[in-house]
Amino acid sequence: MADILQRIIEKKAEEIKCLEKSGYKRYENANIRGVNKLYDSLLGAEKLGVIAEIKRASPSKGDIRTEVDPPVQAKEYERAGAAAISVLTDTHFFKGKMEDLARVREEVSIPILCKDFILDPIQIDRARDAGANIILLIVAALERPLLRSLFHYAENKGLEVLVEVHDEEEMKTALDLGAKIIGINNRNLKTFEVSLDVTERLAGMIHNEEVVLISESGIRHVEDCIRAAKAGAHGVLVGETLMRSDDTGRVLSSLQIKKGDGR
Ligand SMILES: O=P(O)(O)OC[C@@H](O)[C@@H](O)c1c[nH]c2ccccc12
Repeated sequence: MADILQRIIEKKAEEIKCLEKSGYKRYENANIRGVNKLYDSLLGAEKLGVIAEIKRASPSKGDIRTEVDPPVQAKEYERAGAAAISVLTDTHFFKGKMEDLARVREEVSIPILCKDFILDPIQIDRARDAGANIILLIVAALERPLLRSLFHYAENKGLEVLVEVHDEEEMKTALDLGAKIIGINNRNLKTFEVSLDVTERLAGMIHNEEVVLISESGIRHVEDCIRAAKAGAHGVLVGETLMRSDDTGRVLSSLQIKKGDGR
């Protein structure tokens, strides 16, 4: 059986064809001016930044919290000091939608990451129209020339790009590309195995102090944040732990450790 990333990409390619045919709903009011850059807020920060994710469901975990109201959840994230909000907009596998992102944009003033499987510039336009400030590009999902062209397309539109990697070769690609924000996904998309070892292993390949590093997936406790920060991460991307918590604000605050802690 094809692995999950392969299946998602195939489905996404079909969806893009429909987007092109039918056009897509535009969000006229999305205003992304005046929102600070995630990069600037994380580079020299004393504390570990948290990108807090709105994630209803996932292929590895099934339903997480399908009935969440994204603007309410996002406001709680913002109040608790999140550096940015990630909104999963894929519908088929994650039960999200672009409208979630547009609604969140109306309620918060921190940067928003459009978390999706981007394969075509039309998705970048659509994310930007809905009010995204940051897009995700997954190295494992893209041939190198396409990765490069999407990266520059987004940057030219004034968007920040989180370039996601999972192994040494992908990290090298992200560095060669000149990515300013690199996300190390601790989750193996073929086996769903999650391990912070991945962050610890790959972070050492970054020798450029101008690169902002995010450790993604499987962050549950303060100890995980300490490990990520020790490895050199400027931030963590947290979904399930925050979505399942009854005390989201407190948990989110506790994850924003001083980067020197535990060293
Ligand atoms: O729920 P978690 O384990 O905290 O993970 C969040 C985030 O890292 C994860 O949702 C993610 C990381 N990269 C992705 C790419 C696509 C979809 C989802 C993801």
